[in-house]
Amino acid sequence: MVLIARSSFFNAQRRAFSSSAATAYKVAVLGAAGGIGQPLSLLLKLNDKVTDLALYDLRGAPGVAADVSHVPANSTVTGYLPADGGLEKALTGADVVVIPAGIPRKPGMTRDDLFNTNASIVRDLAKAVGDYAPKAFTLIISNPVNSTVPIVSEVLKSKGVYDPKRLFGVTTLDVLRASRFISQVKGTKPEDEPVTVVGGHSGVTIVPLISQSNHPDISGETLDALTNRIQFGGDEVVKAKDGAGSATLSMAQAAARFTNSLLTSLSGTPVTEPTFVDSPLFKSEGIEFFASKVTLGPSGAETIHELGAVSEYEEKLIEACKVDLKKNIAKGVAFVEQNP
Ligand SMILES: NC(=O)C1=CN([C@@H]2O[C@H](COP(=O)(O)OP(=O)(O)OC[C@H]3O[C@@H](n4cnc5c(N)ncnc54)[C@H](O)[C@@H]3O)[C@@H](O)[C@H]2O)C=CC1
Ligand SMILES: O=C([O-])CC(=O)C(=O)O
Repeated sequence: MVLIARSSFFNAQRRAFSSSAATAYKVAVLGAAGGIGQPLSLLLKLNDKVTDLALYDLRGAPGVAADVSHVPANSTVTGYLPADGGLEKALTGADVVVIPAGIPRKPGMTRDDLFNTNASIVRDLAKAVGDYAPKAFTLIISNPVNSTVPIVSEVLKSKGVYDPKRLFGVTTLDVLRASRFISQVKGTKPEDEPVTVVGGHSGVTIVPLISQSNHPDISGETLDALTNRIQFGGDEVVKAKDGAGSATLSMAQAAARFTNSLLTSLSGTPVTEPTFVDSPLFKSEGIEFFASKVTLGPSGAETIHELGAVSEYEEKLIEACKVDLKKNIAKGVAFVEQNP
């Protein structure tokens, strides 16, 4: 049971957005003026659990904040630039920090090709989180997620403030794509098609568990095509945008949904979502992080669920996933060791 029973998560999200907030939260978005950051900031403004929205970017954040602040919802929106301690101000008091800062892919690139630029961006922002918001729940969007999440973990460890329950790689877009693509195959509504997606967030590390969906009967070429589309959905958008970046609008929706799940859980109603976390599932094989269903609660990632029964087909996908994932995680850890 991944999502909110069989009811639509869109409906659940709408209900959650329109109910009066149980608690007030400050959410900081780092990279708020970017392709993801702008629509994400708008969606967070519409979430009434968010009472204080802090938007930080190297450029443009005050403009985005002024714009979003006119949306009629009772939260304060403030934009910050690096000058005058802007990052410290954005982070101080933040309950949740969402990080979409960093460059996106162009056609022909893998997510790993972003590592050289994004690793240091994420490392430096993680240092600031460690200094100014050490207890915040930190949601990493910047790619390559399989490496940037370990980077944040290493930085927070070096500052003595790492809490594995509070760090999340956002893999929600894979889950949304899986629901949408399976609904296209079956002619159903995506909100009625929960699909668990496990592993990591790039190519073959993305493993949809179709055997656990409503359609375990999907097989053969249809299963191959569906699995491939979910694993490489990001490439579809990169190609279509033709040099202008990667998924931004669907990603903003995905991040807004995960943030809302977390805030709902912090307010006392647990939500279970797949996300990439410090996980016991394959630690014995040297894989420190893995995405699986996680039940969120007041302390963050409270229960990390086993994968459950998987098909032979999925077992093979998981084996392939583990090979790449292990390397991606090691690369992030080594980066912080060599470039503290
Ligand atoms: N986890 C996921 O499922 C997905 C992740 N992504 C990743 O998200 C990242 C952002 O993508 P877009 O928003 O499309 O890129 P973008 O280039 O439109 O925006 C990135 C923003 O980050 C800002 N930035 C760069 N360095 C910064 C720093 N040190 N501090 C604060 N802000 C900084 C830039 O000024 C820019 O406004 C990329 O790495 C992309 O690959 C994209 C889609 C899905
Ligand atoms: O494909 C990319 O580079 C962006 C991304 O992570 C996605 O859309 O899943």
